[in-house]
Amino acid sequence: MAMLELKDLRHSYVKQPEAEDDWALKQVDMRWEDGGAYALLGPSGCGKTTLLNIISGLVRPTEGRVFFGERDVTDLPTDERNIAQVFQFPVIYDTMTVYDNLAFPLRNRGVAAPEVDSRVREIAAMLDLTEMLARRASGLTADGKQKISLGRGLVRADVSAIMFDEPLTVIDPHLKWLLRSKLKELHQEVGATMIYVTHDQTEALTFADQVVVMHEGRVVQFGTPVELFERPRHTFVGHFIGSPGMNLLPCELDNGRPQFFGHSIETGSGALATTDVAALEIGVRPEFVSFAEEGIPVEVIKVSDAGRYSVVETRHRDVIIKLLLQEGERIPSEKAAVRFDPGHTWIYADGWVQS
Ligand SMILES: Nc1ncnc2c1ncn2[C@@H]1O[C@H](COP(=O)(O)OP(=O)(O)OP(=O)(O)O)[C@@H](O)[C@H]1O
Repeated sequence: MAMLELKDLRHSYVKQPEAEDDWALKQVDMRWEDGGAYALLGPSGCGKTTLLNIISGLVRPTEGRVFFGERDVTDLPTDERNIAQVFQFPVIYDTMTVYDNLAFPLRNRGVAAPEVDSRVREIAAMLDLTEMLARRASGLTADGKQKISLGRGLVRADVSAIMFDEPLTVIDPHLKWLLRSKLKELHQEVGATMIYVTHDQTEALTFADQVVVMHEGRVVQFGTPVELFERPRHTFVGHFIGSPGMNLLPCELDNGRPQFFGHSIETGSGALATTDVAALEIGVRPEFVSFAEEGIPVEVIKVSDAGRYSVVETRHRDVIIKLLLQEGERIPSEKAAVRFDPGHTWIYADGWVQS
């Protein structure tokens, strides 16, 4: 059974939306399976929080329906949706002990004391909070408090989903990577459906099995981290995910074959269905560009050492083409030629990949 289904969702904060820009969410249709680890990824203002609030019931969508399994929950308030939420900033009771904070969501629902005790200890152990159970929450650092918030989100075994809204914002940078992998482990141990909202690609790609990439109120791709990397459906995904992002080069067609300044480019995209588009681009990630004996002539203009690999910036005419080379790979001193791996080179028409 599909755990969570969003059907024909649209949302506007404007009373009588008319223009496209009046819609904070333009069109969302999605099915999220029971027990999955999902991330909602996108820059500030793309509609992540709006979507999260529609799922949790804080916002009623202007159009469309929300289903939990077979049940239409669109008109149900938050407390009847059986969802746990962890917010950016800790939501805890300072005067209570760590133990009582973790126990609160269970006691509130009348769970028997022995079960409360075993569940609290189990979650505390997962989050390395066992030593602190008897301490008052007020004495803890911001990191410690946010761990309690995470624990409160995870403690109920009966929730339909746990939603995390940028939960690592207040966490110290050196602890962030620890908690990032911890959350992945927790998903495997707890087994609940988890939805993680973030603008940080590393957090999303570390945590999620499936990532929903949002851009200007739309879902531009819903896929595994590998799919987002290997075959971005939209130029936004290519550009936003990856470091550095995808090269996007101007493209023309000659008898249906893509050309870059007269150089014929082999791609994984099939024949173009239409040429009636405003912008035609070739997309290739820096990982799939290499120096070659023959290819597109370029000038090497910059090499940046990024640890185990180098980012090489080259130029053909006024277009920059970046390469990502492994340590030890030869970098020509000045004049060179590059080629693209055809299996990882795509054509984009008005932003969308051509299959
Ligand atoms: N309560 C509101 N009233 C009016 N407009 C809103 C409201 N909340 C969000 N918006 C607008 O809706 C759009 C989507 O915002 P939303 O907060 O969902 O995006 P986001 O991706 O979560 O961004 P952030 O990470 O900055 O919160 C933005 O243009 C925002 O200005």
